[in-house]
Amino acid sequence: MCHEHRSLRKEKLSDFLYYISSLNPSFSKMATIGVLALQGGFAEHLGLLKRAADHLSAGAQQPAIHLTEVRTPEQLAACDALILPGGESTTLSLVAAQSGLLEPLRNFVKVSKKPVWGTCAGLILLCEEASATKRGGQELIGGLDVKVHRNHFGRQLQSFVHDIDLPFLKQGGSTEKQTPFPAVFIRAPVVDKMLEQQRRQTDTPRPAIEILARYPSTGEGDNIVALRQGNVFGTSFHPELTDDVRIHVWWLDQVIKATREN
Ligand SMILES: NC(=O)CC[C@H](N)C(=O)O
Repeated sequence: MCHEHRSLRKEKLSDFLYYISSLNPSFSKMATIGVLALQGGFAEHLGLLKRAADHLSAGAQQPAIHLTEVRTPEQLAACDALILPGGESTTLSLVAAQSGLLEPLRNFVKVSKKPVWGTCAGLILLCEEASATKRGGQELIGGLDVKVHRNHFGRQLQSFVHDIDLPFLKQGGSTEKQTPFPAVFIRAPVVDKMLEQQRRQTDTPRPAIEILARYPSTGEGDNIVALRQGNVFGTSFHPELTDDVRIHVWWLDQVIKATREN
């Protein structure tokens, strides 16, 4: 395995490639986790995923994980799960279309139903509808039956960091002490409308939408900043720009379990 590790690293110098070899002979399936690397904060996500993998590998079960950048439909097809980073959703969508990735991404999310996580611009792309887009604006991938409001908190200058409570981190494999999460909001969107009710009347049943965090945290306003619907998870803030690995650990733990079951 060591030799294989070295030769793969040599072969893919441009890619970030990381293995944790399994010491558990009963678990041989490797989970390939991709990060869409067309624009935005993909390198930061890969860094946190690597730390999350290290964290999980220190536990009782040794996961076998391969992290890779995704720029082509072929690279996407090799993935068991995917992160869509923050950046600029119009640019991301345009480059994805030019790279022939839009339809493969829609299939990945909605047909294969593989685990995906979108942060900020990535979350926008995973919503079925977006407001504050220019006419003929970006094409979305969809998957979350919600409407998202882009740039909800204002422009770049209005970016901020705020500690928020994320009770969902208590689930899954995370054993970290539950302290508030330093959420970085940069031209961040919020989810402001559920579309599930309308869709349920016409479509096949869809998984329920779980609201995982709001900011501000009080009231029932249009301020959803973390949510999950089936295989699709989204945060409007940027965990990859912090030193806090808890959300990556939480998500990766679920991905490993889902990969094992399939
Ligand atoms: N930090 C971000 O990802 C910003 C997203 C940006 N507001 C957009 O619409 O794409």
